[in-house]
Amino acid sequence: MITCSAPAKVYLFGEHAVVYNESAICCAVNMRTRVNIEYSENIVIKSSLGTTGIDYEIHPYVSAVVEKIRKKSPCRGVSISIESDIPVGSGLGSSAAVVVATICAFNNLLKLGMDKESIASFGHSIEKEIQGAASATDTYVSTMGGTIEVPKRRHLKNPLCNLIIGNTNVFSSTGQLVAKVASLKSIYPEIITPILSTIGKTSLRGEGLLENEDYRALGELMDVNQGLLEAIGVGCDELSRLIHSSRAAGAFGAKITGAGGGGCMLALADNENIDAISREIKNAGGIPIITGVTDSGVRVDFDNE
Ligand SMILES: Nc1ncnc2c1ncn2[C@@H]1O[C@H](COP(=O)(O)OP(=O)(O)O)[C@@H](O)[C@H]1O
Ligand SMILES: C[C@@](O)(CCOP(=O)(O)O)CC(=O)O
Ligand SMILES: [Mg+2]
Repeated sequence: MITCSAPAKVYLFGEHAVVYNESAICCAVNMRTRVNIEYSENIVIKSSLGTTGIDYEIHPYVSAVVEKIRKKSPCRGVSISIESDIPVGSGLGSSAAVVVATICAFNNLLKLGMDKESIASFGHSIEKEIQGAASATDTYVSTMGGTIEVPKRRHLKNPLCNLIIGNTNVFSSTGQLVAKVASLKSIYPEIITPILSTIGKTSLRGEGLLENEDYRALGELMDVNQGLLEAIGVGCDELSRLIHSSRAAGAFGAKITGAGGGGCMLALADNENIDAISREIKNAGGIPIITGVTDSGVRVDFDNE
């Protein structure tokens, strides 16, 4: 059996805009999806979502990886079982983590010789196929770990302050949210395109602030980015409640992370404010998760093949 794992991610800046090639800053964080793989008679995919064969309803991402790999390198059946600490459909990149960890598992089982760049780019092709339109960000960051600016794929300094996630527990589908932004952009291109470009500028300014460890200014620009995400229609009441409570409890800044429409928000904070922010996220109906950046991207955890 082989076990590979890959991390979740949060966006400091730039989700949605990055689908249109604007800049984003994204960090891999300490929650992982583990994929176990071994040879078997048939294709079996087992996760908290169910046990299936190739099944594009229940396991679209994993099914697409299996089919694409088997087209390139025909092999007998495999049994894949997935365990994950990443909440599904919450903006933390569970889809990218499961895709990247599954590709890494096949890479080692079938000795495909893919390097990390190839795993990331294969992962991106799967996200595009299933999500509709997708940036390379989630799969690249889950593969490489650390803090990365996309589209240039430059590694940046990790934020040294605290990252507090608030999960609304409202499921949201990234594909649907990306399609909603695309539709708004096609109806009002002269309004939506500059908003996306301004989101990209918050990310470009954010880079220098991250380098200088100016978390107060970084938070201020995250708040600006949040306003622009609201403007493109990916906010919701539950997220707003958690964001405003976090700011009131002393966060440097707070915004949606990932696709929005539910899922998670992210607050930046120093040590003194963590407890108050976590408490206020809970009082506002959310689930707080205190996390940190991991430099460990996709990796092999176990291999006895
Ligand atoms: N642990 C998992 N096991 C199987 N499929 C998963 C797992 N985690 C995520 N997925 C797939 O990814 C989809 C969610 O992806 P997406 O809508 O992009 O949300 P996000 O990536 O923000 O969690 C799920 O509906 C499922 O198809
Ligand atoms: C909205 C988007 O920028 C990020 C989506 O992240 P998630 O799947 O919600 O974790 C889409 C993308 O970059 O492909
Ligand atoms: Mg996703």
